[in-house]
Amino acid sequence: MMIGDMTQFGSVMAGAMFIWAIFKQWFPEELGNHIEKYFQRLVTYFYPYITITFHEYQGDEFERSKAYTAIERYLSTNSSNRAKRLKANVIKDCKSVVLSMDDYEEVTDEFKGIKIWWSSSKSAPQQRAIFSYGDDEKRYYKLTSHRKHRDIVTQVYVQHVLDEGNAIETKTRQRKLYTNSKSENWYGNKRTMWSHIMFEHPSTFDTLAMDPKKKEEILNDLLTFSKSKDYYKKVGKSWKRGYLLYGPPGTGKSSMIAAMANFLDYDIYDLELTSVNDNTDLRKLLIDTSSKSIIVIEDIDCSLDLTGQRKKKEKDNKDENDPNPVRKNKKAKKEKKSEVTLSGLLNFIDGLWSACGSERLIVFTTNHVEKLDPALIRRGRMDKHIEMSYCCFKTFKVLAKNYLDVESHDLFLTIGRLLEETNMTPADVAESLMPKSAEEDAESCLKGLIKFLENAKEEARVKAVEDAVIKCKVEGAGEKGEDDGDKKVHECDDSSESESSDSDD
Ligand SMILES: Nc1ncnc2c1ncn2[C@@H]1O[C@H](COP(=O)(O)OP(=O)(O)OP(=O)(O)O)[C@@H](O)[C@H]1O
Ligand SMILES: [Mg+2]
Repeated sequence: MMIGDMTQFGSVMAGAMFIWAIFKQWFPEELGNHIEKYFQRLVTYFYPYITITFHEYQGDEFERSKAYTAIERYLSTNSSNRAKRLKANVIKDCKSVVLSMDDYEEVTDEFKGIKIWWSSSKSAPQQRAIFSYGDDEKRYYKLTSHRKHRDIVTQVYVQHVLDEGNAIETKTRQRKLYTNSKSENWYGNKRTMWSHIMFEHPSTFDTLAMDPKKKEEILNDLLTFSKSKDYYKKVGKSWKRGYLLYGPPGTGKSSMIAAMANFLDYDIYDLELTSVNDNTDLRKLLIDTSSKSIIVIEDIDCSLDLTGQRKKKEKDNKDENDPNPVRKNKKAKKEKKSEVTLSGLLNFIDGLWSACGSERLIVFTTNHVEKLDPALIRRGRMDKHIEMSYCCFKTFKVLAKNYLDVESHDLFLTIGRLLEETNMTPADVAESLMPKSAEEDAESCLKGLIKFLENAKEEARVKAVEDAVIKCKVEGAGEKGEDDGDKKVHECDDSSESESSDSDD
């Protein structure tokens, strides 16, 4: 039987019911009820189908029914190419269109050999509500199938539709990149709030260059985490995991975070600690984060005085020379105001407050892992430590494949040798590999990289010679009996640390 036939049959029955309603009043009540009962039986006999309706709004709820949304998604994906009249919903900032069945449209679906008919309808409201949901018409989806499949349809198929619909919803969800900024409310009180933009970073684990074994290990770790809801509950831990990414600038720490978010389909909260007033503010921000997210604190060593002591008064010579303007700015801000303490941060990571929300990764990045307080990075807080290091041959091969689509080449041998002899970041190698003009082919890019590596190697050699000369001079001066020259140089290097410990309190 086609869906059209069923509808026709339904209309005939509805017509008969209507006529019966008119005549019913002429019959004595008992007889009327009797006739109605047999009439229903007759209908059931000739109409061997079951129907289930799913309304857009249920009862007094103002929120759209989740089941209705899931069915809408499921039907849009599975049947929009079969339905003839479609409704277009524009999502993702006008970049994509999701089609769904228009009102009074019908489609069929098949599940384990069973045919299922879906139709979309709407009914006018009985009375106008004071608070109406957009338009007053109540939409619903109606599922129809043969009653001999009742059990499988009600117990398995409906759940299948809801699960699939939810999965599609998660996939098409537009992810967000949040950052905290200070804002002033009416009373002039400053508070920190999250603001967001759409997260569209293209970095993935395929484009991330690193040792394939290490990459595999991280992927497995992430996957296991995302599927371990019950496990975390069983062992009594909140469902979160801490990652510490460390290594020199330009080795892919931020790219790795973007790849993690893309892989797990999580939102990112980029927490700027220097904009957080104090621990209370930090807690408020944390409560405002959603599940399925990555909370990131970049350059943790620059964001907080990790000794838990007062901030340093003296200027750090190394900070002055920091080539990264973002980090330099963070350090400057930290010196101005940084009332978030180490203990506040620890409470945020694994104290009672960390349990609000679930399925969250907390990622710290740093260029100086040795500067971090051991309490901050012990397991349980930062569960996995990942070192992002200089470009080795394996890393280079991933970059060559991504940037030039080359998997092997005669020049690889030379490049491999040069990479062993120099400290080159993947960011530098990637930049050299990028064609600078339309005429440049893979080979000339590789040759350009070789030249770049040779120059770097030569520069490193010259610098080593210069350093050795300076060292010799200092040692020579020391031998001549001048007042402890070696110590002076050492003090110069760590001036900030010795001075800061003096200035504490
Ligand atoms: N491992 C890598 N794989 C692929 N691309 C990389 C890698 N490392 C660096 N890059 C490239 O270099 C650029 C800089 O990398 P990224 O910002 O991830 O470095 P970082 O480690 O976060 O540096 P910083 O410590 O300065 O924040 C990226 O845009 C990316 O294109
Ligand atoms: Mg970075």
